[in-house]
Amino acid sequence: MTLPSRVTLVEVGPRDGLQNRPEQIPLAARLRLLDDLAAAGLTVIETGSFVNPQWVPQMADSEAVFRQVRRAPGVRYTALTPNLKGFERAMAVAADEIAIMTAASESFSQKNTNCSIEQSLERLAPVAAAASETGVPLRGYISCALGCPYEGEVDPHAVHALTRALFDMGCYEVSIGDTIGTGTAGSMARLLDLILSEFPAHKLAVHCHDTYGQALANILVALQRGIATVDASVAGLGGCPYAAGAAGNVATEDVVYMLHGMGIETGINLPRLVDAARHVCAALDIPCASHVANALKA
Ligand SMILES: CC(C)(COP(=O)([O-])OP(=O)([O-])OC[C@H]1O[C@@H](n2cnc3c(N)ncnc32)[C@H](O)[C@@H]1OP(=O)([O-])[O-])[C@@H](O)C(=O)NCCC(=O)NCCSC(=O)C[C@@](C)(O)CC(=O)[O-]
Repeated sequence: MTLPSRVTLVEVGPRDGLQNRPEQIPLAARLRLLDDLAAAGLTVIETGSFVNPQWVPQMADSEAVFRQVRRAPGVRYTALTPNLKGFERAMAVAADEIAIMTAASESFSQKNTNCSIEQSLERLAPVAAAASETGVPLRGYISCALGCPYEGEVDPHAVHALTRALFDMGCYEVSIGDTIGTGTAGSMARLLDLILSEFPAHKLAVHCHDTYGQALANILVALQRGIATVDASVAGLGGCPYAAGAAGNVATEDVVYMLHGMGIETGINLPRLVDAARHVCAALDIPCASHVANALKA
């Protein structure tokens, strides 16, 4: 067991966290959140997505967010782009990095992106080619890697094959997404061991939603296998518009607390991160889903 000495947190709250809100989020609140996260020491922030605005209206003004955000030095402001049109929109506002997504379940792929898994890879290939031509880093997501809201169990070999497909396309990193949070330490270990039999830990990330309260345990399993990139969402914001009942990503504060407790560096200032969580929850008038933020407040 080799634990990493340092972990990079990929903050997905401004995208994954906010995309699922029922209300349109004021631009000022999105900008304030980005400033707060950068001030807390996050260095990779998924700032928005360039998807069909009919599908996810909360992200419709991502251009304005990218144009107006005060870019902190050393921070990568990244964007989710499902197709070439999304890529072009992201490049027009100089996103520092883009992410593409596919899914390990046919039903989720249809619900989330209106196409089969195979078609999603065909649609992403020109995005990957354009990213390579432009020189913009490309990250890949695999949704439903540990369970699907429509189909239940997912075959780990299907996730492994998709991981290979995304690397073949040119992704520098693939994030393994437990979209509905049904994974356990057991299923995460089995999946990662399979993927790690072919790919090195430094090219993988985990993206754990906390619906069943298993996210920290699943992240620990990833750390024990040398994975040093973890996606998380401030205040545990979020859910998925195409996975009813799914909770948000694991709260960034909770991951940071665990990592610091294990002596693993993150470069993140926990009190400032907790402040960011409080601000965004106040702006949205929602309770904070982070255990650590709530405990520190108490
Ligand atoms: C994939 C599509 C675009 C296909 O959507 P579609 O409707 O099948 O696309 P289309 O190519 O048939 O186009 C239909 C219309 O949409 C427009 N359009 C098409 N693309 C864009 C675009 N990029 N930006 C702006 N407009 C766009 C296009 O121009 C056209 O406009 P019209 O001619 O009718 O006026 C759609 O299904 C979509 O946007 N899906 C994204 C849904 C989404 O954002 N889901 C949440 C993110 S995934 C997630 O959260 C999981 C993750 C990543 O976090 C990991 C995890 O948790 O596991």
